[in-house]
Amino acid sequence: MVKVAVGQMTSTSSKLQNYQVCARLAKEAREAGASFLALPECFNFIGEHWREAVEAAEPLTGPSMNRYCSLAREHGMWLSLGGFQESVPPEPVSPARHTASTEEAQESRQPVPAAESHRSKVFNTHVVISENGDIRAAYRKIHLFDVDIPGGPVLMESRYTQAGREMSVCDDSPAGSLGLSTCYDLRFPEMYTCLGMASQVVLVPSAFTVPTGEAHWETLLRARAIETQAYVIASAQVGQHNEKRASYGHSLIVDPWGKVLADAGSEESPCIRTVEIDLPKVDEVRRGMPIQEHRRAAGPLFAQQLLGDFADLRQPAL
Ligand SMILES: O=C(O)CNC(=O)[C@H](CS)NC(=O)CCC(=O)C(=O)O
Repeated sequence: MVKVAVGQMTSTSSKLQNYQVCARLAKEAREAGASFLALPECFNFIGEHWREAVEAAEPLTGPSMNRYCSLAREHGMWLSLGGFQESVPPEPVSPARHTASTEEAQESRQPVPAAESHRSKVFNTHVVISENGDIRAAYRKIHLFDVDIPGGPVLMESRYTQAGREMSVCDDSPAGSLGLSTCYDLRFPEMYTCLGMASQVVLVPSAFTVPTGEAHWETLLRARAIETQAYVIASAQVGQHNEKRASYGHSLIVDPWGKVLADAGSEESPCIRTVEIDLPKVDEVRRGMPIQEHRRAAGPLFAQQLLGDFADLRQPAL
C-alpha cells in the first residue's frame, strides 16, 4: 500500500502565492504520510489574457521549476505538476540559414532574429519530479482546447500553446508506473488505451471549465479508469481565478474498477485528499478481466471495414 495525495487549489497570476499554496499542500500531504502529491494544471500560473501565459513561460531549468524541485527534495516526496507554461526553445538554425541570416543582419545592421515565432508560444507541460528533486518526466500536452463552450467561455489554447507530439510514462515512482496526460486529453480515449498498456496509474491534472466539468468530468475519469484498469489521479483547479476564468474542482482518485475513492468536491480553500492505493489491485483487476489480451487491432481495421479502403481517416497529431 502506498499513500498518495491529490491537491486542489485556485491559482492566480502570482507565482509566489501559488507556490506558497503548493508548499502548504505538500507539507500537509507529507504530514498525512503521502509519498506522492499531484497538483493541477496551471499550479504555477493562471492569467487573465493568453498573452500573460507566454510572458510567464520559463524553461524547465528556470526559477519556478527549481523551486518545485527543492520542495520535492525538502519533503522527500514525488510531485506531479500538471500544466506548467514551459517556454518553447528556439529551433536549431541550420548552418546555411544561419550564415545567410547573419550576413543579412550584418548588412542591415540589425540583430539576428532569434526564432521569434517560437517565443510567442508555450508548451503546456506536465512535469513529474522525484523525491530527490530530479525531473523524471515531462509531457507536453498534445490535445489543445480550442472550444467555444456552450454556456461558458471561449478558450483558444492553440493561440498561445504549441502542441506536444510525444506521450510520456514514468515507470519507477513509489506510486507505480505513471502515465502522464493533461486536462482536455481526457476526451481522447485512444491516448489512454496506449498509456494504460504502460502504466498502473494515470494522471490527469486539470483546469476544467464549470459547465463541461458538471456534464462530463467524473464520467470521463471513471471511464478512463475502467478502460485502462488503472488508478486515475486527477488533480483540479477550483473556483474563480480572475474575472474571466473559473474552474470546476472535484479533484478525484478513482480505482481500477471505476470506484471513486476520493473527491475534493467544490471546496474552494486549497486542500488535499489522500488515499492508500494498492498496486497489486491493478494486476488483480487485469487478471480478472484481461481486456488488454482480448483487444483486437480494432481502430484501423474497423474503420476500414466501416468506411472502405479509401477512408479519409483523420490523422491524429502524433
Ligand atoms: O490555458 C491555460 O492557462 C492552461 N490550459 C488550460 O486550462 C486548458 C486549455 S484552456 N484547459 C482545458 O484543457 C480545459 C478542458 C475542459 O474544460 C474540457 O475538456 O471540458
